[in-house]
Amino acid sequence: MRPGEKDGVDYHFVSAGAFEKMVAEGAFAEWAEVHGNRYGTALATLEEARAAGQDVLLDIDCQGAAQLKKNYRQGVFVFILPPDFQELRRRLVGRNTDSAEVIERRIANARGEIREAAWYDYIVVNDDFEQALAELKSIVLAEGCRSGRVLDGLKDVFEFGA
Ligand SMILES: Nc1ncnc2c1ncn2[C@@H]1O[C@H](COP(=O)(O)OP(=O)(O)OP(=O)(O)O)[C@@H](O)[C@H]1O
Ligand SMILES: Nc1nc2c(ncn2[C@@H]2O[C@H](COP(=O)(O)O)[C@@H](O)[C@H]2O)c(=O)[nH]1
Repeated sequence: MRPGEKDGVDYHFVSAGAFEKMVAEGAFAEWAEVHGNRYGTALATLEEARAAGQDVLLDIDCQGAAQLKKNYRQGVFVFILPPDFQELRRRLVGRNTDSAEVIERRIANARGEIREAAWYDYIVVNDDFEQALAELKSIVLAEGCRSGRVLDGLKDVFEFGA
């Protein structure tokens, strides 16, 4: 847990033992070790959102995204790129939450992750934040208008051809 992070707000923090038990029980839709820590998305969380008819936005690494890509065909995958490595380093240093060693590890990991960007559905370059946010919102809106999703949502109202 970083200084300032809160359990139940930033993440639901669990012990290493509890995490391993969840892995063994198949309780995660995906999980991965990222920057030396383990992270996972609980299946129950996705199921609750699905039952409530909510969209879910996951900020996860590309190992986890690859697992979801296999199992959730309706998922939409957006890779958020920094403008360049110099700016990424500047931002991580400016955040003032990680040691120099951790920052170098995160940058090295980013180099590996960026190679995976090619298989994502969309890429947003996070240079100007407002622009990047507008692009992400546009993707969410456009994906909501995909014919398959709209037809499915209106099948009790209209009769559509095959
Ligand atoms: N467009 C932006 N302009 C300026 N600063 C930004 C922008 N986007 C993010 N930042 C800042 O950069 C820092 C790192 O960003 P971010 O939270 O995306 O990293 P992270 O999630 O730790 O990275 P990773 O996903 O690789 O582990 C944060 O302090 C964030 O506020
Ligand atoms: N595969 C998953 N990756 C996750 C998950 N939650 C966060 N992350 C990724 O980890 C890093 C580090 O996050 P930070 O909050 O410590 O900076 C970042 O790349 C996240 O995208 C998850 O549940 N699964």
